[in-house]
Amino acid sequence: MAKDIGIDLGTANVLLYVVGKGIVLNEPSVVAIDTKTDKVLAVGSEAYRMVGRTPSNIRAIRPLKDGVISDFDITESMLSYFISKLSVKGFMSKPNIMICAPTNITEIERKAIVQAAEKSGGAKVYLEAEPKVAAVGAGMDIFKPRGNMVIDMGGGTSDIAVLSLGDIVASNSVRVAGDEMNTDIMGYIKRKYNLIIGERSAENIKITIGSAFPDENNNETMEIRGRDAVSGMPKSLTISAAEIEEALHDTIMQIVVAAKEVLEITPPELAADIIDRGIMLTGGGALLDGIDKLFAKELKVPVIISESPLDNVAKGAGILLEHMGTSKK
Ligand SMILES: Nc1ncnc2c1ncn2[C@@H]1O[C@H](COP(=O)(O)OP(=O)(O)OP(=O)(O)O)[C@@H](O)[C@H]1O
Repeated sequence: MAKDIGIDLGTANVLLYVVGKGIVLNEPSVVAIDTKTDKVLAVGSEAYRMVGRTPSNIRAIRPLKDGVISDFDITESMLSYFISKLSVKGFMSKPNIMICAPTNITEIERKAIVQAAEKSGGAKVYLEAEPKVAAVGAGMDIFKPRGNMVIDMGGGTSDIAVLSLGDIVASNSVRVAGDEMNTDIMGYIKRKYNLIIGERSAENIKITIGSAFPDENNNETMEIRGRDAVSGMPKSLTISAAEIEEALHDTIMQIVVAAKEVLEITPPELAADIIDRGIMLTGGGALLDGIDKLFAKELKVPVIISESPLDNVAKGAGILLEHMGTSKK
């Protein structure tokens, strides 16, 4: 029997979910290229280890950076490489594949992604909207005539959607999410301390002491290292959670404003359901300390963090494929 595959083609991570097995692959969306020959040298985790550490002839590229496909050919080879790792061609029969790609890709890009998955051994290939699939993966029953609201904060984009009867009723998407937060941290530390840090260090700071909600009792600090912008020498210093909260504030408020705009255009019956059931936070951004408190305070609606925010899109794609399989029988 073919084992259908759900794919989260994310700007930060690619996840593959095999129906009946669960998540079988989870790697960063990074490709290392030899700039002289344009040859792909490494994909995924191996390429990620090279970010910020490459000699001049090697470039570690994030082909889906900022929620758009900035390099389509590389995206295609990355997708094919990951699918080929599952040895799909050796399956007894071809699997169906459901892919979730960034929301704002063009029709040509959509077709090319489907073709790449077909070439890699997919039977039927479906492309689905990310917030819908994330909601399913987070355990929401979106098929009832009831309002469900989800905020999916990924690497490049934050998608906000209200769903009912299996479809999106109101939505919004902003190109600010985890990547932008990393940029904020780099900018803040450079401005305040003249210290230049890399993207990976900024991400590590965000994950370790990052916070979205001011908390007087949070005395967490962290030692960070980088290069002094004036002397050019390596330097280390200690930074606090309160400083990171300050650095991230404006970016997070952009997501809050986008969510307010969705609530403003949500039909009243569905809005009432959302007050009862709460808003589901998903995507890596849902793991940021205090983000639920901030949304609850600003939107005046209960907020729930999904159980495994990083896995929901891939898992949701798998669940939808499973349901399609059942309804065919
Ligand atoms: N504990 C954490 N705290 C804050 N942010 C985190 C945490 N863990 C992961 N992230 C961030 O989550 C982001 C990745 O989330 P996710 O894998 O959901 O994105 P994606 O699906 O690849 O992107 P997109 O939805 O934009 O296509 C990264 O920016 C990462 O830094």
